[in-house]
Amino acid sequence: MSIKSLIDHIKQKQSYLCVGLDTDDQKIPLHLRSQKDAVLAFNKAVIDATLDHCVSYKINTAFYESMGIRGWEIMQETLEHIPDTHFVIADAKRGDIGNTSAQYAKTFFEAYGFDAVTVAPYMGEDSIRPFLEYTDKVTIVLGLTSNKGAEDFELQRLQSGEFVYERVLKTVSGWGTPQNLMFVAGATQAKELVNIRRIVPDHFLLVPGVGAQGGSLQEVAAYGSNKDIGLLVNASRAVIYASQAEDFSQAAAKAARSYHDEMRALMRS
Ligand SMILES: O=c1ccn([C@@H]2O[C@H](COP(=O)(O)O)[C@@H](O)[C@H]2O)c(=O)[nH]1
Repeated sequence: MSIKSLIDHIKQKQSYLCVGLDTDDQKIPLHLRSQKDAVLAFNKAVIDATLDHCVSYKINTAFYESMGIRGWEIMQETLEHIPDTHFVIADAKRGDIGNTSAQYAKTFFEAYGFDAVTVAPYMGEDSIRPFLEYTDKVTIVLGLTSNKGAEDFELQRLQSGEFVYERVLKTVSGWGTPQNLMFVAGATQAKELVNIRRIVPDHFLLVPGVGAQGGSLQEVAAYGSNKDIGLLVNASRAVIYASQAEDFSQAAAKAARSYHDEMRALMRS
């Protein structure tokens, strides 16, 4: 899916919610656990329940890779259940020497058909270029992450006085365009969003960290949106585990609807 189609969907639906399918087989409701392929059944129910309230799904590959071969198959079958109206992200945080990155890009863009994949910038240009060569796909580079460990490197200052994450945004934004490149910016880093927008005014930001990590949607919208909204705000646990009982899909729908209502109101304000 192109960025233009994503923007159209956001405007039409008045939502920029991305539901994170971080499905942990130890957290799905007990009544599903005895069933064969309980994770797939859970995902399908969550997708069906939340589809009307979001524009994107993010599959964190760790939750599927940890299940072995069947996990990869469940990831693929989950993808097949998501309609092509929705932008699908592989949150895989890859990046390696060029020929290896080319294989990662082929895995997520060709073998699985994701619209986007997350990539770590630490290894530099040759580790990111193979992803960007897929000009009809989107490479999402970690900018300023939502976790405490962001202080260890991303928020360290270089001799020039800039933060490491600022150098990442300035340099990497020159390698792609707002049509094939996004950045991750944590909702828990709201006070830096103004600065991030100054450096990358036109790129989409994938913003994890609302819900379970405590980030504020209102602050993200106030400091992080641009003329096209330019945001995909992810919520994983707060939606998919809103209830761990038999009413899990209704609870997921309610949580997603609540984000949708808040986003609609923020877009109108
Ligand atoms: O900076 C980052 C980058 C990625 N993530 C991922 O987003 C979701 C957040 O899950 P919640 O349950 O909504 O907290 C998860 O897949 C992380 O690996 C992030 O949190 N921060």
